[in-house]
Amino acid sequence: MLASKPFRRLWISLSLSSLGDWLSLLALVSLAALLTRDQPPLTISAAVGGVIALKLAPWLVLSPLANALAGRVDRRITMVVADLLRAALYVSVPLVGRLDWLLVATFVAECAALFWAPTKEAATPSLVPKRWLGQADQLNLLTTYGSALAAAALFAVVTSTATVLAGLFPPMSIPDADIALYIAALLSLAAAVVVWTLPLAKEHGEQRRAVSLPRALWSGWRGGTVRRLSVGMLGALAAAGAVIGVARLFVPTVGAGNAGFGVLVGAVFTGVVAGVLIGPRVLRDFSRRRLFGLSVGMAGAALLLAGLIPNMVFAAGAVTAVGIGAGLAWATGVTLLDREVADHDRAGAFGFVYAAARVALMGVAAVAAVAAGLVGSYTLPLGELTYDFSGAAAVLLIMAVLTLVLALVCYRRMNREPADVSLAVELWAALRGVPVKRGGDEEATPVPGTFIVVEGGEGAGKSTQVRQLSIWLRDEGFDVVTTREPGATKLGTRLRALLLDKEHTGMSSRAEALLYAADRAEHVNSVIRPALQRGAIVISDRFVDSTLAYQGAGREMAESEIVEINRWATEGLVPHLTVLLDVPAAAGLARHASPTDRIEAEAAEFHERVCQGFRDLAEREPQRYLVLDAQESPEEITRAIQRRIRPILPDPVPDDSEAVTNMIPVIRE
Ligand SMILES: Nc1ncnc2c1ncn2[C@@H]1O[C@H](COP(=O)(O)OP(=O)(O)O)[C@@H](O)[C@H]1O
Ligand SMILES: Cc1cn([C@H]2C[C@H](O)[C@@H](COP(=O)(O)OP(=O)(O)O)O2)c(=O)[nH]c1=O
Repeated sequence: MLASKPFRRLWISLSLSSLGDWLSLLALVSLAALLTRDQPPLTISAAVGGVIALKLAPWLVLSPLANALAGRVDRRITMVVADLLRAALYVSVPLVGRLDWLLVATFVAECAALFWAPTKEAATPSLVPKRWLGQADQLNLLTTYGSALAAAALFAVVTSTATVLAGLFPPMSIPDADIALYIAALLSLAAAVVVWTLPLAKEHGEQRRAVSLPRALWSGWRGGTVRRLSVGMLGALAAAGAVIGVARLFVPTVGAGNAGFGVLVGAVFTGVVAGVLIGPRVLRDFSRRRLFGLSVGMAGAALLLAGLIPNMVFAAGAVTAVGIGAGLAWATGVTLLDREVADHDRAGAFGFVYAAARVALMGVAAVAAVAAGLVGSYTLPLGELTYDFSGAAAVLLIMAVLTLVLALVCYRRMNREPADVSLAVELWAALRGVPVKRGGDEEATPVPGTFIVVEGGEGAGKSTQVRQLSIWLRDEGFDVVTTREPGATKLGTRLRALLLDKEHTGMSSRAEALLYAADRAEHVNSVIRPALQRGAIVISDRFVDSTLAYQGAGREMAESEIVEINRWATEGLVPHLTVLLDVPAAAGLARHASPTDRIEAEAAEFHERVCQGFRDLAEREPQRYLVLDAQESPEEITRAIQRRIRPILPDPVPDDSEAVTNMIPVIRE
């Protein structure tokens, strides 16, 4: 994607701009604390909370206006002016050196960012090919958050270097936060220069309208579907927000300064990014419903430790864990949301969570800062010792308790039905990185690849869907192997001929079952396992379930025996997901021109039993099946499968990002 020169430029400009924005947030918060350092604690925390609140306020108040204007003004000029204005404001703050101007400048700079965001949003489609748009939006989102991490690191380095230099050469000393603001100004300036070189005509390319933050909040909330999930996601983010809000007030209580502030904020974001990116991959086989409550709980527990033990190094570690919990909860919540929300609610639902995430993170940060001042600091005598209890720590503790309660509620709500595996077993398996043995009857050996099976009766549309899926997945850049049963191997073609030849009508059911199993054994051994071993996605048209349905239900053979034979034949290979295309037997048969093979030629009741057999299998193990009505349109079915598959892929990329990402930059831009 970055090979496209215009998009690369837009991305570089976005990176510089976000880096400057985050750096300025850290510097402005620090300066607000410094300018009020001789005042009572409540004033300090109000100043810190004020800066954060003013970075959120424009989004709540002015974003409808910004979106309306974004379509009318020349894009390049909007972006350049916004960047230049920000640069000028950043420089002015240390020069003026007054709290009131600092607050005004914060607000105005954020307004500039607010106008910048929808313009960048609208510009992206004109700079990347349409099929890359989803990835481009993902990259933009990642950059926006990744740059928070980089900015925090930069801030810590700049402030500690400035402190050392000031110690060595006292005459040259410039307050460290001032230097950070000058650097932020330079970054914005550089962003402006890069944007200036972009071919961003006003009407050029496709138009994308951004949804304003209040509107996204309102319509998503009213839509209702998202409330249940989003409370957990937002609660975990709020825990991270509380850390950001009190971090600047917390560092003096553990003897650290601005550099420590940078470290804490950096730690939270490192955690969040790690949680979002790595968590779902490491915990791939872990039940998402359980993971959700557990990650919220992790954020809460880590917050509790951070609040209880006043030590800088310890706090940095604990706060990273808060971030990981929040990031995991976010990623898991998005996956579950994606699975549970109906298509037509999708844009609204995602718009809501992205908008609400911004409010949760920044709003809670602002409130937490002020609350820390309201609580104040105490020293508790403990016999000979004393325990210093700061307002910042108190806020972290309160937030921790709230988050833990929320985690419990989420966990309970999501896991009402008794699970087939206990939590301890699942946790232990996840820690060792092996799949869980569900129901204790599978001797599955873990494979790096992903195994997806499409099942269904005659004419259900299996080959059609397998074809569509492979096109989609290859397009997304995956190594995909499509295959089918019976007859995918050299030996298999012969077995297939034997099995389907009408000459063999009346073949004994046991011979039939064994021949299908023989075909399968060869198939697994020479096609499926090798592909899975190298990490490919294997999509098979039919697998063990076909024998269970056709020979088990259809020929009325004992299921347990068929299971046993096939476990032996496949060495316990179980698909990660089975898509069942459910079609009434008659409707499926009618799709084929005329009964061609020995099995298709069976009586209608036989096919009825087969279809029912498939349904029964799926009902017993709902977490491993996706059952779809095969009478929907093929496109509709493909979309439903894509939605379900995406979370289990090694590298998930949402396909509906166009609708969704209108709102992505809502969190930070
Ligand atoms: N969702 C659908 N609705 C209507 N017809 C379909 C659908 N999916 C596939 N078909 C048609 O049904 C026939 C059988 O589809 P196919 O994919 O070969 O099924 P299978 O592999 O399950 O036997 C084909 O002619 C195909 O075009
Ligand atoms: C894999 C498998 C297929 N079959 C039957 C179902 C099909 O009628 C036949 C051939 O499968 P298939 O080639 O999938 O036929 P179609 O695409 O026309 O549905 O084999 C079984 O009876 N048991 C099995 O285990």
